[in-house]
Amino acid sequence: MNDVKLALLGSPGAGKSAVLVRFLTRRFIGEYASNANSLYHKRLSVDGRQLNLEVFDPCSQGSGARRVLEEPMDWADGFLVVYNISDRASFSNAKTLLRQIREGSNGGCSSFREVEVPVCLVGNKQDLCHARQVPADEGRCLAQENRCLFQEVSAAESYQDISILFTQLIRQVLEQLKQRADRRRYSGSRSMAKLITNVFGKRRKSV
Ligand SMILES: Nc1nc2c(ncn2[C@@H]2O[C@H](COP(=O)(O)OP(=O)(O)OP(=O)(O)O)[C@@H](O)[C@H]2O)c(=O)[nH]1
Repeated sequence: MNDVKLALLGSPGAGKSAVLVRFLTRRFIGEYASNANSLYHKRLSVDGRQLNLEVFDPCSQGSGARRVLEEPMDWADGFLVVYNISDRASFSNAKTLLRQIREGSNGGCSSFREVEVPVCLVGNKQDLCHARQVPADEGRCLAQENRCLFQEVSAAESYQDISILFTQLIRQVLEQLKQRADRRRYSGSRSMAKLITNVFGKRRKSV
């Protein structure tokens, strides 16, 4: 069974816990404790494959984003970066977080990744469109620039979009985990071939 580890990042109050709880329970609960890191577990099935999902919901990433990011960067297989469409500052913070994730993916952080980590940019509180400060196109553009998925959602009003975006992200993570395992198997068999050649010498073709 696959283990899939995701981390939620974003400004305080962007709705990270609301988005996650909506996905896990299909419910919207108005208020969430925000003074502690939380790790959620759920067993689920995606495309017929059983998996253990773990989601890390750290207790807010305002200005000290870099410090908060270091741990999840080493740990997570994928990220959801959440902003509030009615709060431009949360969008600016999402930009910074995406840049930091991409720098980390390219070896700028402590962990080196050969391929880019899957990321989804989430514009939450879509129900507050009367107070919108970030046009959907701007979110889409930012996602394209950072090669990530994008979805506007309302944790308060809808389960469907949130479920779709988690499923898409999990699919990308599963694909990457499979590629990583294939690469490990391939390099393992190459080292074995090398060892055999070293021990027994190369066979010469007879003429
Ligand atoms: N209108 C509206 N309010 C929302 C939505 N999602 C979350 N909220 C509200 O926004 C506030 C913050 O939500 P949280 O889920 O605690 O936000 P958070 O990003 O986890 O916040 P921290 O734990 O402080 O980092 C709460 O009052 C939620 O009820 C949404 O989709 N629409």
